[in-house]
Amino acid sequence: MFIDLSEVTQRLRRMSSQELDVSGSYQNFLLDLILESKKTLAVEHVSVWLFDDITVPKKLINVASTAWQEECSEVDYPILLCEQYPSYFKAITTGISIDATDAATDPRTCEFKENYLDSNNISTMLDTIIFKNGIPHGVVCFEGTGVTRHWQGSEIAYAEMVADCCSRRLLVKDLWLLQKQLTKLAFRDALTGLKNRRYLMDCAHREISRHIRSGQQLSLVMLDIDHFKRINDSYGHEVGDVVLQAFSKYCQQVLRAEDCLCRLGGEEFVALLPNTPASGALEVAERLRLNVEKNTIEIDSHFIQVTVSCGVGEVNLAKPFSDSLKQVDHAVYDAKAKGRNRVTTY
Ligand SMILES: Nc1nc2c(ncn2[C@@H]2O[C@H](COP(=O)(O)OP(=O)(O)OP(=O)(O)O)[C@@H](O)[C@H]2O)c(=O)[nH]1
Repeated sequence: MFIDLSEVTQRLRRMSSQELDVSGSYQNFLLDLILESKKTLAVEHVSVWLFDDITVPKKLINVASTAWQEECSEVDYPILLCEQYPSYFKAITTGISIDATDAATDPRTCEFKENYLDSNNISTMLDTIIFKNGIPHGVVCFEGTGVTRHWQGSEIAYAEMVADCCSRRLLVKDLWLLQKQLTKLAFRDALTGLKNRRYLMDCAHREISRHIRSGQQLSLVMLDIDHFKRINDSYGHEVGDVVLQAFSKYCQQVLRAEDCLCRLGGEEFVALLPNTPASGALEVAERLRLNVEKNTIEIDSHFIQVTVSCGVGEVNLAKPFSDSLKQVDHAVYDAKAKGRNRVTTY
């Protein structure tokens, strides 16, 4: 079959320059590529397979296929094992395309004869390698039915371009996943796993707009562990860290899923309580205080009792959020001044 390489190359280049939504399954963002290549090469079926572990290429997972009528869930992706198809796996790991004119007799693909080729009437295969960092990462598999087919140089070159486009798309997906992970880390406190100050400021702005629209009240509880320095001084910083983790857990136990508990830093925390007036926030703060007080923390055979001072207030939706934060901070200061282990409002 004659392929006008300059024309199909341009089509592929245009396709791979388009903005992609890589947040979905592999099937979604590879499908346009493999459907286009199925048409161009006039084959029966095109599929994409990736090694589950690029350093130990023992298992190939079928992540996209032109034969799937609807989206295949990740748990149902078909797999191929190296132990069943050793010659095929060996051929892929060389990085050289497999142009099997007669798939049933070609030493690289004949292992599929009984289980697959005969039952699906597949006569010919062209497999091109997907690389990642220069190492084979998977394969795009083009399969033809009917008579055997001698693959032309231009067809192989085109199929290799399709595999390269897949490589690029997979790289974009990797970068997207990395970015998602970094965003998550940027908003999380590493010690307690709670959200951090940056997240609180971000979330507060969204919540303030939402509460202005809904006419509901938004409240704040600021929590500051009492005499935390003494815990560090008596038991060491590492024990102090475990106390902070246990404290976070006890606070979360008594909050609703929609409440947002953040660690501002050190032994200072804030809970943002949506759709809650000051009276409700006072009740929540008292619940938090009691739950912390009653749960003694056991670490290395030390039994450590922790108490907390809380400042409570309704967020003033008409003013900058930092003003409301300052006010609950003053309320905490009052609670400390009045003897600690108590809830104060402003
Ligand atoms: N272990 C541990 N300690 C921390 C961390 N961040 C801050 N601290 C310590 O927390 C202590 C806070 O002490 P202070 O601000 O004096 O407050 P406090 O001892 O709790 O006293 P009051 O707030 O007045 O009840 C300091 O010793 C900090 O070093 C942390 O991530 N881990």
